Order: sequence, then C-alpha cells, then structure tokens
Amino acid sequence: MSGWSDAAYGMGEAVLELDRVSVRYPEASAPTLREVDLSIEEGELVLVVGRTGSGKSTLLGTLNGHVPHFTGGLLTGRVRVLGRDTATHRPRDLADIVGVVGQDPVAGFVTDTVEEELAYGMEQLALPPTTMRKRVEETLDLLGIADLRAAPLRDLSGGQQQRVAIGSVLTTQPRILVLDEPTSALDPTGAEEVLATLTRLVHDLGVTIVIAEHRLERVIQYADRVVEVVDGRVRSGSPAEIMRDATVAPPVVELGRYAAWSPLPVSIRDARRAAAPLRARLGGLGAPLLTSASRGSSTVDTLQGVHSSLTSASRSSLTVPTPGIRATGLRVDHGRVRAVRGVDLAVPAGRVTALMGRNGAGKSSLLWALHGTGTRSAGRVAVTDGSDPATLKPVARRARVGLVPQTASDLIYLDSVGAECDQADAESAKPTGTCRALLDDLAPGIPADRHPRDLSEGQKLALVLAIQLTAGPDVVLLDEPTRGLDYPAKTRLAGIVRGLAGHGHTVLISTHDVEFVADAADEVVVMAEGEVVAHGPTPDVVAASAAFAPQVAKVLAPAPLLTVAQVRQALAEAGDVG
Ligand SMILES: Nc1ncnc2c1ncn2[C@@H]1O[C@H](COP(=O)(O)OP(=O)(O)OP(=O)(O)O)[C@@H](O)[C@H]1O
Ligand SMILES: Nc1ncnc2c1ncn2[C@@H]1O[C@H](COP(=O)(O)OP(=O)(O)OP(=O)(O)O)[C@@H](O)[C@H]1O
Repeated sequence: MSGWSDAAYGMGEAVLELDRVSVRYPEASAPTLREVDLSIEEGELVLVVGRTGSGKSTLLGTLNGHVPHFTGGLLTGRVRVLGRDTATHRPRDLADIVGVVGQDPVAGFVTDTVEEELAYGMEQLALPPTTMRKRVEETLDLLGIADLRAAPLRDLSGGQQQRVAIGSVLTTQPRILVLDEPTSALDPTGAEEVLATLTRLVHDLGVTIVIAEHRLERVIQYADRVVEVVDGRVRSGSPAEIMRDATVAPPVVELGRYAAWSPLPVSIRDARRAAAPLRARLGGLGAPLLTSASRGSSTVDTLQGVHSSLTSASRSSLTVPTPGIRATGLRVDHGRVRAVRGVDLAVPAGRVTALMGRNGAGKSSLLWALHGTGTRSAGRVAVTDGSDPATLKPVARRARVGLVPQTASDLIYLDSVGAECDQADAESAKPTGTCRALLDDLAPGIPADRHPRDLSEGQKLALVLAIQLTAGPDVVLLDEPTRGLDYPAKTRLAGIVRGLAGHGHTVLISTHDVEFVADAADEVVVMAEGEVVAHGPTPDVVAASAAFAPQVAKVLAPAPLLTVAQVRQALAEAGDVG
C-alpha cells in the first residue's frame, strides 16, 4: 500500500520519466506533443505553463496513462511512473501512486455527496475504515468544507466542487499529484490555502507535484521548476530562467521585464525589493504619493486618471450612469440554503462591473436570478426598458440578457466549431465571420472542422464567449470567464468587454481572477454570505484589499496603479521614459 508515511524513493530520484514522447490525436494535422524528454524528481513541485491549447493537459494526461488510454490518439516514446510503464499500466494500475485532479471537477465525480466522494478513492485502495474516517475529517477541515459534508455534489458552487475534487485526491495520499488548473474556481484566499497545503506536502513529505495553471501569479512562487509547452515541445528550468522570455508571464514578471530588473523577480517580496527606484519615479510625478485617505492631490488624480482612461469609467464620468439591470430585494433560496439575501443592486450601463466574493457567497445564484432563468424566491429584476427578464419569451430575453455560465460547454451542441459559429452569426443576424473573428481574437487558429468535444478547456470557453458576444445582448453576464484562458486571451477579452461597455452595454462578470478585474473592470461589487458588502470604483475596492489586490498594486503601493499598462501610461504621460 502506498501513502505519505512510506516514502519508497529518496530525494533526487526520478519518479516521472518521459522519453521521446510524442502524442498525435486522430484527425489532428500535427502532433500535440513532439519528442518530449522530461524527468521529474521525488519531492519537486513542477509548474507547467503555456498558451491556451498548447498541450499542457495532454502532457499531464500522459503522466498516469489517461493519454492515450482514455483520449485516443497515438503515443510514441515511453512514460514511466515510479518505474511502471504507462504502455502496460493503465490509469487504474497507477491509482495507488498518482492522484489526478482534472480541469473539470464535475466530470471526475463518481458518487453523490461530499463525504462519499472524499472516501471513494480510499475505498478503491481498500484502506481500513478507521483510516478513511480520519482522513475524511482532516480533509473536510483542511479545505473548509466541513459544513458541506452531507451536501449533494451537484448542489455545490463551482469553487466548493473544486475543493472536493482536490480533497478526494488528497485523501488517497498518492506519492505523485497531478493537478490541472486546480485553483481556477477558487477564491484568492482559498487558492492560497490549497497551495500552502500542497507546498507542505512537497517540503515535509517529499510528495511530487505537477500543476498546470494559467494564473501564474497564484502558483509560480511555490514552484521549484517551470516547464513550458510551446508548439508541442517542452523546455524546463528555474522559474526566473523560464520567465525571462516565456510566452505567458504573470504581471509581476511583466513589470520586472518592463523595468529591466535583474535578477527577474517572480514573487511579490522580491519585486518589492527591486521596485524601490520605480516607486520613487512614480512618487516623483507630482506631490508625494498619497494614501487613499488624502486623495485629491495631483499625483493621485493623475494616477487615478490613468486607471479611468484605461478602463471605461471616464466615459460616463459626466453623467449619473443609467442602470442596465437593477435588482430590488432579490432573494434566492435553494431549499434551505439562502444563497442571496435581499440584494438591492443597480449595475450601470456603459461600464464593466466585476462581481467578487468567497466561494459560495452567492455570485452564480445572483447572476442566474438576474438572467431570469435561475431560481428567484423574492424581489424584482428590471432591465433598462423596465422589463423583467424572467417574464420574457426566450428570443426577447436573449436580445436583452445573455449569460455565459461556469459550465460553458453545456451551451455547445453542434458537431464542429465552424457550425457553431455560423449558427451564432445567423441567429443574431450578424455578418458571416463575426463569431469566428471573436474566436480568433480569444483563441487563434482552431480548425473550423474540429469537434467542440475535442477542444481544450480554454478553447471551449473561448468558443462559448465568442458565440454569446456575437449575439451582443444589452446586458452581458459572465460567470468566471477566464478559466483556461492565457494572459493574451484575457487582455483581449478585457478589450472586448470594454468595447461592449463603450457601446452602452451593461457587463457584469463574476470572477476570482484579480488580475483580470484590475485590467477590465470599472467597478467592483463584493458579495459575502448572500449580501452585497461593497460596491465602488475598482481601485477603491481592490487596491488595498488583502484578498483582491492585483500584483502591481502590491508591488507599487501606495501608488494606486493596478496593471503594468497603467504604469507605462503614468510614466509616459509624465514624460518619464526611464
Ligand atoms: N481528443 C482530441 N482530439 C483532437 N484534438 C485534441 C484532443 N484533445 C486535445 N486536442 C487538441 O490538442 C491541443 C492541446 O490540447 P490540451 O487540452 O492539451 O491544451 P491545454 O494547453 O491544456 O489547453 P488549456 O490551456 O485550454 O487547458 C488543442 O489544440 C486541442 O484542440
Ligand atoms: N441547487 C442548489 N441546491 C442547494 N444549494 C445550492 C444550490 N446551488 C447553490 N447552492 C448553495 O448556495 C450557495 C451559493 O452558491 P453560488 O453558486 O451562488 O456561489 P458562488 O458565489 O457563485 O460560488 P463560487 O465562487 O464557488 O462559484 C452555496 O453555499 C451553494 O452550496
């Protein structure tokens, strides 16, 4: 029996070995992985990075034989896991040593309730009931889901489901953990807690962890090594080495590259040390840099002005914004769970508003209730013309309110990407090619004849976003729209939603992605336990927040700048070209 108490291998020993591994999916014109050589040692935490659709999940899938045993396609070369060859050992033959958390937690669930799911893997390994009981209790506490132990899995919020998926693998105590975007649905604090737990497993117990993640700002400081997948090939090195010219980089690295800091910092702590001269330059733009308590100084005005001009707040600064959608006394009860508790909220037209808050705070329930198709137990909802989306016929509702749900792929049902896009153009009477152009903006180069089922997670999301944005309803509601999207795609999505707002649309985005909020949102609404607890301009809500501050704000505080683009603009406007 395997487990964290019996480390069979010593540090420095290769536990995962890929030897000239290539993977080609059926009907794909080129291999997804090409001749990959990679060796991962006991007790390493390896972060796999790359553009959307670059092959990260495919690489992770080879590590327990999921690729090609379950995905189809041809794998050549050799993969060995603690000496076992995946050609002859199927995933179930490796379940005692490799635990896998996939990108879609729901797809991996095999039981009905939280407790059953946490116990399932251990039952398969025939662990004694007393051990199982103890580990279930520990894991419920570790992941903050003890209150949900008896809850049906289908009733959980997205982040609660992701916590259970991670927990169900931790209980089996595998020597190797493979996690595909494990924090994409977690709130920032929850993500930090999960990563701290994983790091402890690596440091204290020599567990080997391989994580693919797009939100590098959450993970990179914990990584021993970064593996980048580009065009099917991998290169690996220390985080700072790979980040020097990687195709994807977190804001702190982007800032370090811009300011030419050497060595390149990958953590906030290192960046703050390197940033003293930059803070001084920003401080020298006007009067001394001020905290929010003394706003009104020229510097703060200049810097706040930079935020406004980069987002769309300035567009409506002269007029009181018209609400694009308004909720009054809105309440949502799911059985005995009161998810939304009498919310009054006016979401302004012509702006991008972010909806943030802990896992289970009630954000998705609010979005569905605003959309008019979700549960509403009490209260009223009205769009600009006074109509209530819940009482409209589907066609009329689609013109006024559109929702991209967390489980975006539920909205795709045709058999090719091209057919989905053509239908989106036709249904919304847009010129042919509108949807395709939006898709190419978000995830370039997907063949039109590819079956949506075979898209990577980020590509699926990009397709659903493109379809919904083609329809261009008055009110656009997006539920966690950056899962699986790389930084360039997120920048383009920010541009698209700002463009919609610029044309008078109302955009409300529920998200845990603090960097996306800093880039895209004019305003932020924060929910806690079913209530709105804060609503204001983005810098006011996020800049000094422990949970929601983006990396640039942390590095450059007290300057109220949130993104690298804002830093560039502040310096350029001041004629400081460095
Ligand atoms: N079963 C399949 N058949 C054909 N093509 C596939 C299949 N699975 C994946 N692909 C393609 O292989 C490429 C790599 O997909 P993969 O899921 O490994 O990417 P990824 O880097 O994990 O993406 P994301 O960042 O969106 O999670 C994509 O272009 C995808 O469309
Ligand atoms: N169908 C349902 N039945 C019972 N409880 C539900 C149901 N849907 C949601 N809940 C509960 O309602 C609360 C709010 O869930 P909701 O999905 O709105 O949260 P959220 O803020 O969107 O969370 P996340 O950030 O994790 O996506 C949670 O405690 C959740 O468990």
